[in-house]
Amino acid sequence: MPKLAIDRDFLREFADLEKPVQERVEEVFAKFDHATHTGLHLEKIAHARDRRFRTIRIDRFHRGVVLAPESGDIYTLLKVLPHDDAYMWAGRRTASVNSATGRIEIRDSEAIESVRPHLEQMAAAQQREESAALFSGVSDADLRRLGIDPQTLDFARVLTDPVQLETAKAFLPPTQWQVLYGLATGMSPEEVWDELGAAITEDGDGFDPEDLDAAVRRSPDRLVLVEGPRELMAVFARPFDLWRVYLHPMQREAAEARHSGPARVMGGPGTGKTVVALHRARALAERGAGPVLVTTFTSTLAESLAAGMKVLADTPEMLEAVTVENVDRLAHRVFREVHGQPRLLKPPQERELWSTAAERTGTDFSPAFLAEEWRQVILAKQTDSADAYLAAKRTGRGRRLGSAQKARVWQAVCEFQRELREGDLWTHESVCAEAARILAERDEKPYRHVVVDEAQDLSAEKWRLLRAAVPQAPDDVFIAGDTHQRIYANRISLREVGIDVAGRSRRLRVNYRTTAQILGWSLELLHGESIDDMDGGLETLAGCRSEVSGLPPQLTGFANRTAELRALADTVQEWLASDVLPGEIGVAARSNRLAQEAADALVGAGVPARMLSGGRAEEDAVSVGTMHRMKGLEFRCLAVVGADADQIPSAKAITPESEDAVAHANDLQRERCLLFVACTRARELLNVTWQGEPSPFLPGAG
Ligand SMILES: Nc1ncnc2c1ncn2[C@@H]1O[C@H](COP(=O)(O)OP(=O)(O)OP(=O)(O)O)[C@@H](O)[C@H]1O
Repeated sequence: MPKLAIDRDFLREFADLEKPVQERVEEVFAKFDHATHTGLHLEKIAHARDRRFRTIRIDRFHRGVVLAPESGDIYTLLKVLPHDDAYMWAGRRTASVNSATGRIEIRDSEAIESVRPHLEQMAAAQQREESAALFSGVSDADLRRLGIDPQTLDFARVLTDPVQLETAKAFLPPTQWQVLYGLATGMSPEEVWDELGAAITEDGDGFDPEDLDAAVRRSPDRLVLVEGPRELMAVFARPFDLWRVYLHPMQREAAEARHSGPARVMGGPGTGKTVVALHRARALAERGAGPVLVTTFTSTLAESLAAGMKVLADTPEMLEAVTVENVDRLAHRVFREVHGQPRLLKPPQERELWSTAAERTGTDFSPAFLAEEWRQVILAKQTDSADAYLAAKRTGRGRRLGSAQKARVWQAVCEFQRELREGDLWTHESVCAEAARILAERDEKPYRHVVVDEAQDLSAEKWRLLRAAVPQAPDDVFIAGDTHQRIYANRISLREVGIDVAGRSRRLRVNYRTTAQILGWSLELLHGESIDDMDGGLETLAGCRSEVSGLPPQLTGFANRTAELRALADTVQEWLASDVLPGEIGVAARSNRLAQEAADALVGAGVPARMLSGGRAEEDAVSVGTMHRMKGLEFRCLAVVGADADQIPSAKAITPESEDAVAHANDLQRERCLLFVACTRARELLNVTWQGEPSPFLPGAG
C-alpha cells in the first residue's frame, strides 16, 4: 500500500495557499492510502533531470510535485504550485541520499550547473592574483567523508569567497551546504563531523543511494510519514505547528528512548526541550504502562504545557492518560486528601513569626536570613534534629556559622515550627514536604511516569514529591531543563533528592526559536559564568546555535525614562506597520512597576497593549510583563526596557556581599540569567533600551 510523506517546507507553504486549493490538496491526498500509484495519476515530466519527480493534478491551475520511488512505496509531497511553476520547479531538481547521514536531499541541479562556469572564471582570475580557493585546506577525502557528493564537491572547489557560498544556500543540498559552511567558518573536519553527529544514524557507508524509501524513513526532521487520512488531516490542520511532526533526530531520540531509570534532556534556550517533554509524555502514554504526569513549576507554564499536550495527544484516551499540572497543585491535592484544606501563612505573617521566634530565642539573625536557612537547608535537606543540622552541608549559603550560632538558629527554627504546628499553619513548602511524606509511605503510586519541564527552578521538596509520586522503575522520571535559565533561588542536586540520571542525559543544540544574531549576543550575557548542572558538574552552552540568520539586537541608551518609553512606542509602531501582529510583540521589564509604565506609554501612544497576568499572550494586544512572566513565552519582536544599571541587577534581589558573599554571587548570577531568559524569548527582532548608565551585564552597550 502506498504511503505518503510530507515535506516540512511544503507544510509551511500550505498555510499560504488559498482555502479552496488547500481543500483540494486535502481531498487529493486523503485518497492516497487506498489508491495505487497508477490510480493517483502521477504524471511524468518531460525532460526532467530526475525521472522520479512527478506531478499530480490538484485543480485546473495547480499541480502537486511528488517524489515517487522507483521501487518501494513511499511518495513524498514536496510542493503545490501553479501549473507551469510546478513543472519548472520539478524539472530542474534532483533527489539523492546523503552518504554520511543516509537522509534524503533535494537540490536545484540546474542552478548549480548554470552558476558553476561563472564561478570557475572568477576562480581562474583570482588564482592569477594568488588568492586561495575557499576549501584549499580541506582534502577531497575529508569532504567525501562528510557527505559531500561529486557534484557538490566539484562546485565547492571553484568557490573563492564565503559570499558565494551564502548565495549557494538556495540551491545546494541543505546538509552538504551546512558542512561546507562549517568548514568555511573555520571548523575542522572533525568538528563538523561532531556537528553532524546527531544526524548520523548508522555507521557511514552502506546507504543505498537509490533507496529513497529508506532515506525518507531516516529523515524525520524533514519528512513526516503519515499513517492514513486521519493523521494527514491532523497534519494539514496545524501547518504552523511543525514541532508536532518534524523532530530533530536528537529530539526524537530523547523523546522515544527507553531507560532503566530517570533520564533528562538539557540544552540552551529554544532548543525544543519543552517539545521533547511533550513528545516524551505522548510516547509514554502510548506505551500504556500507566498514567503520566507532566509537570512544571508554575501554573502558567503548566497551562501552556496542557495546550501543547492537547495539540499532540490526538485521542481522548491519550489525553486521559496524561495529567498536566504544576507541582504545587499536585502537592495541595495530595495534602487535602489527608488533612483537608491547609491554613496557609501569608508572607507578612511569616515574617512576623520569624521575628517572634528570633526574639524569643534571643538570636540576632534577621527574619529573612532565618527564613532562607529554613527553606534552603532545613527543609531542603530534611533536617529534623539539632545534630543533623550541625552536620548539614549548607550548599549555596555563604555566611559561615559556628556551632554556637547554628545552635541558636536551630532554636529559632524549632520555635517557628512549634508555632506552625500549634496554629496548624502551613507554607507552600511545608505542604509540599508533607505531601512528599504522604506519597513516600504509599505503596500505590498515583503515576507510573513523571515528565518535568523547567526543572532548574524546582526546590528540593518539590523533587521529593515527584520522586515519591512514581515507583522506582524504568522510565520513571524524565527531566527537561536548562540551568542557565534558573530564575529562582533553588539549587539542588538531583542525586540528593533520589534521582540519578548518570549516563542518561542528552543535550540539544539547535535553537529553533531565535536568530543566530540574537542567540549569539544573548549567550555573551552569560559568558564566563560557571553554572551547575544539578548533578555535581558544570553545565555548558557550547555548540548551542541557530541556523536562521537575522538582524543583530538593537541596543540604545536614553537620557531619561520618558525618552526611552517614547522611543519604545515608536519602535512598536514601526513593527506593527511592517505587518507584525500585536500578539507577536512582547515588552519585558525587570520590575512590575516599569512594565506598567511601559504598558501605559504604549496605550497612551494608541498601541493596544496589555499587562501579562495569567501569562498567556493575547492576539490583539502587545504583551507587557516582568522578565519572570516572560518565561515559557516567545515573541516575533521583543523589547526589553529599563536595562539600566539601576534596574539590572535589581538591588532588592541581591544579598549584600558583606552579609553573605556566596549568596551575593548567586543572586548576581540569577539576575544575569533572568535577563538571558528575557532576551531569548525573541524570535526575529530584539530591542534593548535603558536610561542613564546601561546594566553592567549588557554586552556591547555604553
Ligand atoms: N523540531 C522542531 N521543528 C520546528 N520547530 C521546533 C522544533 N523544536 C522546537 N521547535 C520550536 O522552537 C521553539 C522553542 O521550543 P521549546 O519551547 O520546546 O524550546 P525550549 O528548549 O523548551 O526553550 P526554553 O528553554 O527557551 O524555554 C518553539 O517555537 C517550538 O515550537
